[in-house]
Amino acid sequence: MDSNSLSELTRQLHLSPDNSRAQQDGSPTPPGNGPPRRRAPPQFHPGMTEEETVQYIKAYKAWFEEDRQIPPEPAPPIDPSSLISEQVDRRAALEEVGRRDRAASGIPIFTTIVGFAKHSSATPIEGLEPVTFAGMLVRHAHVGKYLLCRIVAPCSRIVAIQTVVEDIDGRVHDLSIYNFPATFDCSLKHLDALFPIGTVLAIREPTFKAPMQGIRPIVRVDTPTDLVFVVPSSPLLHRVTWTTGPAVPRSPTEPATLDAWRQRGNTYFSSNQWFLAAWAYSRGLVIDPQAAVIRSNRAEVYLRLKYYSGAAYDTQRVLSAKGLPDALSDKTIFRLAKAQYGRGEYAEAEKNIARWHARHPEDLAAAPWIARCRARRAERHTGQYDWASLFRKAAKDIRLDVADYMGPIEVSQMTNRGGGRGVVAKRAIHTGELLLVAKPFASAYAADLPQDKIVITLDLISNISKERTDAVLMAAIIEKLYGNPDLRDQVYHLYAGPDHPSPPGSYPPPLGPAVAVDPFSPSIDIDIAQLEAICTYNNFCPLRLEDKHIAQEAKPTGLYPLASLFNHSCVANAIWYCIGDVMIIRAAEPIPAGTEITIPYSVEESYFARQSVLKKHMLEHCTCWLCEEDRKDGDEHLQRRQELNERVLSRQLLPASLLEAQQFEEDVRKTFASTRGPIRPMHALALHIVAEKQRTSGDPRLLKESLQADMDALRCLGFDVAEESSGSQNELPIGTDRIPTVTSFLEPSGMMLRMACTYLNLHDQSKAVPWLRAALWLTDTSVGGGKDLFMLVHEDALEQLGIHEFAAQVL
Ligand SMILES: C[S@@+](CC[C@H](N)C(=O)[O-])C[C@H]1O[C@@H](n2cnc3c(N)ncnc32)[C@H](O)[C@@H]1O
Repeated sequence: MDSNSLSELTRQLHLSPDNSRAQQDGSPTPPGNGPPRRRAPPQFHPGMTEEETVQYIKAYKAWFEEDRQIPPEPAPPIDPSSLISEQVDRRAALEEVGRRDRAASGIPIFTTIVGFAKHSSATPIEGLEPVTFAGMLVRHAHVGKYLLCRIVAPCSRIVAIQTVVEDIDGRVHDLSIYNFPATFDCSLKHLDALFPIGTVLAIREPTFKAPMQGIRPIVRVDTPTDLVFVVPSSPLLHRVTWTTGPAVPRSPTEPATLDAWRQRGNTYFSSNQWFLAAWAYSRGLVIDPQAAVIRSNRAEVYLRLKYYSGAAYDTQRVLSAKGLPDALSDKTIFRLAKAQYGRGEYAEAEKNIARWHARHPEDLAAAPWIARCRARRAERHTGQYDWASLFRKAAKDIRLDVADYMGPIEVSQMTNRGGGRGVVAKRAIHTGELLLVAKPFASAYAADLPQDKIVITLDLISNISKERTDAVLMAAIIEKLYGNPDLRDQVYHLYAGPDHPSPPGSYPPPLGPAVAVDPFSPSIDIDIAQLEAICTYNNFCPLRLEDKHIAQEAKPTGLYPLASLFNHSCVANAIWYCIGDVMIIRAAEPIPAGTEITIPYSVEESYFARQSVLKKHMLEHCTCWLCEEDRKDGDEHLQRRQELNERVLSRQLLPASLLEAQQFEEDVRKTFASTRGPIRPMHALALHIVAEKQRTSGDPRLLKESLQADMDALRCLGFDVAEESSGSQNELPIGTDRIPTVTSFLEPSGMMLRMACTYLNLHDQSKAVPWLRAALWLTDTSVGGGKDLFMLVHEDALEQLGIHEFAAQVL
């Protein structure tokens, strides 16, 4: 769902073809030797326009379908030494790029494609039969089988992690691993530590893919949970003999004792390499699962990785052991409390902190944690937050520490909606009432993007190029699920479109007990194809209230599960916005009990621009009355309106004269049938542009006309504006039964501030104050926080207009 894009001038990535190298998919591109056996896929170029991208995706889908018709076939034999030496060269090339001056060589651009059918395994390894390369077919997912293999070359990474594996017969093939936790933006050294040469892997139900280019097939692992790391003691290795010998040449020697793994873990810990530390501690725990110190240490690392489920499980297991030394027990209790806090179990967390405090009464560490637990419990219970303080904090750190709050709403079944569910009012709700406060399941902002590459994601479900942050979000969701397997249903019970099973009728699923997290053998099955679809249908673009400078090249993306249960309407009865990463939904009008509550997924002024956002969420045809009215205006008028809207977005009107602005307004007005109702968002925009031009003249007659134009603009947005001022400074010049939702509240409240300023310029304070109060009412009803937050949200505008002090005094 997208926020208003009045201020957004372009969605295009700023990519310079001169300083970029575009590569497809990160797959190896070996020189083909032999006649091409199939048509090469169409090539994507990063500079493609939106329309060209749509055409490209169409062509790619056609190619994909054609390719799928080629029957599965055995893989050609590959010379191991040449495959390994090519991988060594690829790795060396990456190291070389790492050494070169990034500015001189340019940031490489890669394309990855999501949204196509792919297999993920849901069968435990114990239920699968072994297979070797000789028994595998290219273009085939080997359901019911697992491939035992070991790494024989160093790893490289572009989008996927790339290496070469051999099976027990000594046959080799390329291996691509996508979406592995903690590797999205990691160093090559990190990969060496995770996937050293000699690592034995069991790949559940592997897919042998034909390559994008060349003839060498690739074992492609899309789902990291399909990978099982086989430790030397594993029963999977019983009676297994490797044809090429027991050890792979150049494989590093691994620690052999619990203590050596603990020390290795501690070394990673002290250099903040949390995932590697967890890895090393886990290897120690394979040797002795009862080792309490190493398990408690792993819990600390899991806390830092936000693997709260793993941390809670480990600490509970440590604490259940008899005869634990006091120091270890105390440390572990505190860790358990932090894990419970991370899981939102604030009461339990507080109890454990108090338990710890009773044993360390002199220690000051407990008090702030107890205060945090209490604050979160109060927020969850009352829905009372200090919005102004959160706004200030969010300007420094996007990710806020608050509890979720669910107001008087519930999820209900709705057969007329995709996914079959929606949100309804449990009781009568009043305008401005808080309905939901939600932290994201995961989110990604421009600052989270990798610095060393640009990844463009093409989505075959929505037929668009996704935001750059989408790939980061996907990695963050997978990582969170990996460390918190008990949260699976929160994500997998979201709507994933018609190609996946229908979600259950109720939501949210209950929080289950903490689950063990074993990095070698994940206790969760992640279905990547379904997750990609869930992201397409449910992701939000959580633009922040406090962010005045939206990064044009990378809009944020977030998954807000409960907020995703709200269906869309362009004329919704609720509104949403974000402070930091926290999403807040409020009622925009009185909502009777049992009524469906909708939010706008897009608040674009033009019909076509709105539809283009809705298409991203697979809502091809909005049936709200605003869209119906728009459609009645006819395609020709809608097209003209879109062109006029683009003139605004591309700032062509900034230098226009008043006459030109008036002509623009007339052109916009003509695109609306005279018979249609007063709500015309695009006309509001045009009228406001005229008002602004009149205002800059300084001529008192034009200043008065600007006030009329802005009042008309507000009416076009759905405000009930009084014809005549009552003369009382306390009475608002607008109706207050509802907030129009066809635009963000920021635009109309900005207009009201400008009107107040105009009245002051006309020396009519008695009319300026009511408009300031109207802006305050609108802001407070939309986002809460009273005058404090109002002054913060509009600080820049108030300063710019020179009325900051006046507003501070009279409000
Ligand atoms: C984010 S989900 C909304 C929740 C969903 N109804 C569910 O059951 O999980 C978005 C999907 O809901 C459906 N949807 C949302 N608004 C709708 C509307 N106004 N009319 C029909 N379907 C709608 C569409 O299928 C859309 O792809």
